[in-house]
Amino acid sequence: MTTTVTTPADADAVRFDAVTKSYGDVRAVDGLSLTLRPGETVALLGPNGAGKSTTLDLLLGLKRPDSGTVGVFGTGPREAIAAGRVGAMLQSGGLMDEVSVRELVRLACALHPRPYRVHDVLAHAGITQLADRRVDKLSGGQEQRVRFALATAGANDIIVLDEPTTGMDVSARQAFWATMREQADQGRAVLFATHYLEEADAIADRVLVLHRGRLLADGTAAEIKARAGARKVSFDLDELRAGDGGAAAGLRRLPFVTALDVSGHTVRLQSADADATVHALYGLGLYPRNLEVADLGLEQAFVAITAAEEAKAA
Ligand SMILES: Nc1ncnc2c1ncn2[C@@H]1O[C@H](COP(=O)(O)OP(=O)(O)OP(=O)(O)O)[C@@H](O)[C@H]1O
Repeated sequence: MTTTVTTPADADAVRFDAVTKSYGDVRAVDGLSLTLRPGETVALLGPNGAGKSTTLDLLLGLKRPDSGTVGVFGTGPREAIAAGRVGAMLQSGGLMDEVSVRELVRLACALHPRPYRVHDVLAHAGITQLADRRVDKLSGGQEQRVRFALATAGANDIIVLDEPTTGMDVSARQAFWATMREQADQGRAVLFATHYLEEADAIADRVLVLHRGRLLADGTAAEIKARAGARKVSFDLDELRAGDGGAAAGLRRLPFVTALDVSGHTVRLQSADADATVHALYGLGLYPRNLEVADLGLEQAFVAITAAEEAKAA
């Protein structure tokens, strides 16, 4: 495939300035400001109803903000789409029935201002062997791959994906993300909303956490994990194996512990200050074996950050 990405070096791929969007009383997006740069792969995370889909709809010009502005390569979303700069793979919307996969991809290529060859699009999406299959006879995961092919039918500068790997098996996911990585390496911005936090952790250069329509965190996965503050600590205690009630009571008094799980003689806990917690453990005269201290995974960090925000709102 040949690619021409014509972006001034200083242009943001996407820029939201104080964007707000409400549905009746529900403020789905609340004063959101963010930028995406060319070549970046960015994950948009948030609990159900956080405003992810609305944000993507605003970016694609499918919804208009009540206030604030959305810019895509320095123009409005609709102009950017008309110029063939934006590819999208959304959750909703059925595919056309009674046509073959090849016919559908051919149509997408024909409609794109800067199309790739049908053969290449099919190959890149890993659906060459499905090309003659009717679209309404596809499995859920195959349908997702076809949606992906439609989103990459031409030389877009940004690709927007809403829950792209839902229904894909492991090998389809891996192939999908490898292709997305190629797209980003060619200078495209890739923005994807997902509930699969391990994908965000593995793939994204940057992670945006939305909550009640506001941006709660914006950074690399490592920064988001560090921001959650807490770390996880696990160890075995022989005293528990011996049925020492004092040891069990001591564990419950350890400082900075935000979650405690004891299973047999294995203890797993989360601590806001792991060093102090482990110090106190030794102070109780206990001797932990197989001690491990690790950062929270992105999933646990996400839960910690959003739970803290919920607690503030309550
Ligand atoms: N068309 C609509 N009419 C009324 N309310 C809506 C509409 N679309 C979304 N909402 C509300 O706006 C809020 C944000 O919804 P949105 O779909 O953007 O969230 P999301 O983060 O994509 O959620 P999910 O993870 O469940 O897909 C929710 O409270 C939702 O109920």
